[in-house]
Amino acid sequence: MIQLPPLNTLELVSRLRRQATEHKGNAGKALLIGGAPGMAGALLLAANACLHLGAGWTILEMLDPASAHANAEQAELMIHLASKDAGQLIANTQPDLIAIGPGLGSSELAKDYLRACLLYPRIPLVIDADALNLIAQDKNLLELLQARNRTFHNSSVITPHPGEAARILQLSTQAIQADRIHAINELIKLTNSIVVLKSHHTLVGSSNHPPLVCQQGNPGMGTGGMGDVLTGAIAAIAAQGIEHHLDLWEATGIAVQLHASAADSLVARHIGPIGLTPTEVILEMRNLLNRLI
Ligand SMILES: NC(=O)C1=CN([C@@H]2O[C@H](COP(=O)(O)OP(=O)(O)OC[C@H]3O[C@@H](n4cnc5c(N)ncnc54)[C@H](O)[C@@H]3O)[C@@H](O)[C@H]2O)[C@@H](O)CC1
Ligand SMILES: Nc1ncnc2c1ncn2[C@@H]1O[C@H](COP(=O)(O)OP(=O)(O)O)[C@@H](O)[C@H]1O
Repeated sequence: MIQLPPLNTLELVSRLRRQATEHKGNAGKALLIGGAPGMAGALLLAANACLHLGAGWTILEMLDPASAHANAEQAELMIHLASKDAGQLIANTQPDLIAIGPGLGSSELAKDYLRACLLYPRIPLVIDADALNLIAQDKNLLELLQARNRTFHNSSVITPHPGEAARILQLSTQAIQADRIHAINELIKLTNSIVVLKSHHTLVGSSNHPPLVCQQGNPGMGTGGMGDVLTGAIAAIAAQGIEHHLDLWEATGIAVQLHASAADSLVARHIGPIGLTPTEVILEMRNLLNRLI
């Protein structure tokens, strides 16, 4: 058991309560980027989480041309084909928040989008999965992340699992897991970001907030796509948080705890641990959130 204070953010959820006159503009415009060929599902999972957790608009820049079309099962999603001139496309969208990484891959187009996100000023930026692998491989991208966080403090959150954390810190996954508190502190120092170091007992910390441990969660969450769902959840809560007075740190904590608590609540009803799906967790997160507001 990691000896750290527990993450205890669910009481903040009531700030998401909606006034009678609120509209989608109050709930934020989230732009999600990723979904290279073979991994479109990762971006769709993040997008479905973002939609079901309440973002006002969920817009996708999908890198896979074969998947960049309206989704009949989830027609609410606005799905664009990611094409050249990433910076201009992002500027045209005018997002309130960007999340990049689920299924992003490592193509030149993926790198262009990541660079454009890191250069896009001010708004909350969630960086996950392959976007983290690209930063681990390219010093220039890491420097852009550091510079962004120096200029716009607490504006970026990174969500590595232990394998991604190992790549960023150039250590083995075993070394990360052997001393997770040291690992999260090194990630905070290196990237200047809010850091979510995932796995059993996820840690959340930043240069302003000593790490806290999420005491919820279970091994049923070890299914491909579970982290993509967390990225979409952070995006949704942070996008609503802009008008509802939650900063990115608070929104991140809520999403981490909601995600793990939803998985626990499903397992308590025998929907898992075996066979628990990220899609079921999305719907249970929505239940929990609406019960808590
Ligand atoms: N439906 C889809 O299209 C999916 C696409 N995905 C995408 O696939 C790409 C590769 O990501 P992956 O994470 O699958 O592969 P990675 O190669 O990045 O990471 C997997 C490795 O990380 C380590 N690791 C991860 N969690 C760990 C833990 N809790 N404890 C110890 N070690 C741990 C293990 O060594 C594991 O083999 C990403 O872009 C991701 O978004 C995945 O999210 C799965 C679903
Ligand atoms: N044994 C476990 N206990 C608690 N949480 C877990 C456990 N295994 C995985 N998780 C959680 O599941 C999610 C997996 O994320 P990730 O590995 O990024 O998935 P993917 O890349 O497939 O989307 C993380 O939030 C992690 O904390």
